Amino acid sequence: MNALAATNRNFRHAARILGLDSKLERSLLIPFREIKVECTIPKDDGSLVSYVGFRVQHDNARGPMKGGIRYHPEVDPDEVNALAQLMTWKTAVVDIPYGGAKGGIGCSPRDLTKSELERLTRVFTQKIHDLIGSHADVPAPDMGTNAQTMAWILDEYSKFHGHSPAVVTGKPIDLGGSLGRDAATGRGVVFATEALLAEYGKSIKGLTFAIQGFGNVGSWASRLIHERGGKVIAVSDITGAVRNLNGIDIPELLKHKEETGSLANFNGADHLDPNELLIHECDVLIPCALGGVLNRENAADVKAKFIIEAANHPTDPEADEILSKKGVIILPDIYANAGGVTVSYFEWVQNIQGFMWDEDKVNSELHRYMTRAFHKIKSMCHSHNCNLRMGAFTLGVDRVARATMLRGWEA
Ligand SMILES: NC(=O)C1=CN([C@@H]2O[C@H](COP(=O)(O)OP(=O)(O)OC[C@H]3O[C@@H](n4cnc5c(N)ncnc54)[C@H](O)[C@@H]3O)[C@@H](O)[C@H]2O)C=CC1
Ligand SMILES: O=C(O)CCC(=O)C(=O)O
Repeated sequence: MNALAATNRNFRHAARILGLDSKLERSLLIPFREIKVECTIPKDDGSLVSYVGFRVQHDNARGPMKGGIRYHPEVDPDEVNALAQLMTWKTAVVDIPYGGAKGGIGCSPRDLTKSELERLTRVFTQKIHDLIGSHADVPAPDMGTNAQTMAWILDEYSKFHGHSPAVVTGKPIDLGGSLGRDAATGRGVVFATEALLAEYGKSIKGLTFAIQGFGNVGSWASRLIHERGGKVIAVSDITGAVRNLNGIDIPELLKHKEETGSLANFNGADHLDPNELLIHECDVLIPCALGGVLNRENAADVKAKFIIEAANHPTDPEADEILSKKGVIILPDIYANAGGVTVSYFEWVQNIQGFMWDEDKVNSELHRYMTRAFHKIKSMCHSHNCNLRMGAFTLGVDRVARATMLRGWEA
């Protein structure tokens, strides 16, 4: 099932549980604005190449729209639409004053040079600059983008609107970025995992973890789990997968990745077929890469007892059903990976206040927001007798629905 159909299905299920009026349901589902732009740039060799860029602004009832920008060959309008909608529910789940948006360019960032990526980012910004803004829509990094990408957007946007640090988050610290934002999504994943495991009388120490994706989210989650005594026994990325049943030395793997750009030929682990990672024996599986990786083809073979959705939409609804029947506990994306946007909110607040927080404050506030949201989700699960995904969806949708009705937008 494609990402948009799956996201709509989860939303409709939550709307049914909440008994939402059908007109309100329809208005919450339809995106506020969908932007599609052509981005043509000269390559370093002088030839011209064209890409298509998207920004979907899903909802702004609770505040400015917020969400990352993804550079990936599989970016398409339906996927960006789904990801924008997920941002609306996610910001509401952690109760930060934002709506939801997402953007992307269908390109392969690994095949572009730094100067080509810079030109592409600047052209994309030129095309959308009058539709984003610190109180309208605030982009951030996602797959294939990073703090440098945000610096280019900030610089290009500022040419039109004057210096505007709060127009993007996930910026470099030197340009007004927040301490702790780089690690925030992975750290939030770990706080969320701790909250969930505590419900089962467990902790990270001594449990085994398999982690798909070793970029921003996967590498920080791995590092923090390793620091807490968790055994990361399998890791994969686009270059391959590695396994060590005694636990991978994550600081060494990070060093190896930094030096070689790849997980291959790492001395401290064996090679693993990347497809095996998702069905490997482990206590906790953490997908930190693409959407739809858990589907009807592999769900029945998953052996993990807990799945923490650090990626957006890693579990197809068909897989959701199969996994639930097997008793696997799934912590849903709109909560599990919300640490990134939560610290993006702290960054935006710091930019607007013109006052920088220290990292301990960022991390302790992140812990407070993640723990508070977990308990709210649990209470929705109890009230509506539903699983964690529907607990999170009903929490998010209910908050957005209430803001929409208070504004008088539902009629
Ligand atoms: N960066 C952030 O703050 C947030 C990211 N997310 C989600 O987390 C996921 C990862 O994002 P980032 O870490 O930021 O991206 P990234 O671009 O830093 O890293 C992506 C990782 O996935 C790996 N990957 C790509 N295709 C793969 C495949 N077929 N098999 C295994 N690994 C593969 C890449 O090699 C890389 O290690 C995405 O779903 C993103 O939407 C969610 C919330 C916030
Ligand atoms: O930090 C942000 O604003 C957005 C992060 C994001 O794209 C996500 O949570 O999926």
